[in-house]
Amino acid sequence: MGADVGRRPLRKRQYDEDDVRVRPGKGSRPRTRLRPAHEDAVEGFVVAVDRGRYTCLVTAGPSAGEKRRRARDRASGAGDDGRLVVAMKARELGRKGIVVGDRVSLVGDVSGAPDTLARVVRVEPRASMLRRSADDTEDTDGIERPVVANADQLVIVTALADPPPRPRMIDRMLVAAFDADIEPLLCLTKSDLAPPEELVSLYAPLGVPYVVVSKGGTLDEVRERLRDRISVLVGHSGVGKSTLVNALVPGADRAVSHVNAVTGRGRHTSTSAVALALPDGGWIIDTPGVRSFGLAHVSVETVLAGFPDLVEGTVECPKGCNHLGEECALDGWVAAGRADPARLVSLRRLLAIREGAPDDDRRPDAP
Ligand SMILES: Nc1nc2c(ncn2[C@@H]2O[C@H](COP(=O)(O)OP(=O)(O)OP(=O)(O)O)[C@@H](O)[C@H]2O)c(=O)[nH]1
Ligand SMILES: [Zn+2]
Repeated sequence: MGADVGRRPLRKRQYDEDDVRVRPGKGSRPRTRLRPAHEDAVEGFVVAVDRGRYTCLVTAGPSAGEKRRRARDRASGAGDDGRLVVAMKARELGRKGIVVGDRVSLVGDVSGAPDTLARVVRVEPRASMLRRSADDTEDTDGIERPVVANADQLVIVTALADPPPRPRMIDRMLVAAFDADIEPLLCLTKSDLAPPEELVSLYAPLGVPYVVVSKGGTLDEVRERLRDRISVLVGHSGVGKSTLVNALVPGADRAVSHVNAVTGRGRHTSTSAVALALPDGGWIIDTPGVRSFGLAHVSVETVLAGFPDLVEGTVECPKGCNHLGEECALDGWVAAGRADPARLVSLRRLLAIREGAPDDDRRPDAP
């Protein structure tokens, strides 16, 4: 199951190398390769971020330089992978943000012992950056907030019932995936309560892959799709995200409260993303604080890029066409049989979402 046709349906054709998109007007700082020092750094993967403290899993043992130093110091550097280290950002990183999913280099006290603090001296170039505008929160300042780095899959978790699916919310998430150049996966939960067909048919024209799960049911297919990838889970409250994460990652609750304890957070106050290692390899990143994505920063072109079958048809559009109005040439393009009308309906749905159509409409707004 899951549409395998066009497995990367919502990918931009070319990935633009702008993972450090700087707010316009603030002056952009060229990306500099950091000083070559720190040969004793160890590699880490950022699993949680809280108020300037970065919890990192040490993913690779010490570098050659560190090993030499340790050999000299007769300190054992072996077997210490997999420890959590709390770090702060080294001053040399300036204002560069560090988010969950980042791969970093750590120096200083990387023992992970209680009350120690290492320093992040380098952030590796990112393969992707999931971001949202802040316009879905209280302030409408239009600032983009990075959420997760290096994710390669956005798992949009939606219950088939209780709570009912919110297609516009799904559409928003799809556009966010799109913008971040991350593959979407629809994860339809609670299939014991309602059948998936109606919702699946809504997304069929987009070729979005999907999996159907229910509590206590098999997770083989989900596991298969998550294996060795960095997957971000999004979905609104009550859709069964925690149930799913707990089933996929034995001890997930413990892991999260451990991270919270390490960062000094309360046990149940986790509002930022936390990365959990999957037993079969890969990472699952739960985003409790992210219920939706502001999309003010996403351009028409970004959305359109996911519809190569329609792009050519826009050549005849008036300048600045938002492809939603009567003057849009795409209607003619589709009428002439150049593309599937269902694709145009899908494109317009996503474009309308971008323009701020409310996403809390609970009617399945099938075309
Ligand atoms: N019938 C049914 N109920 C489910 C299923 N999965 C989860 N639930 C129930 O749905 C409710 C919400 O599940 P959670 O896993 O807590 O949902 P969540 O998305 O983590 O919600 P938040 O914690 O609010 O973010 C719980 O009462 C679960 O027992 C399922 O497959 N079928
Ligand atoms: Zn148009």
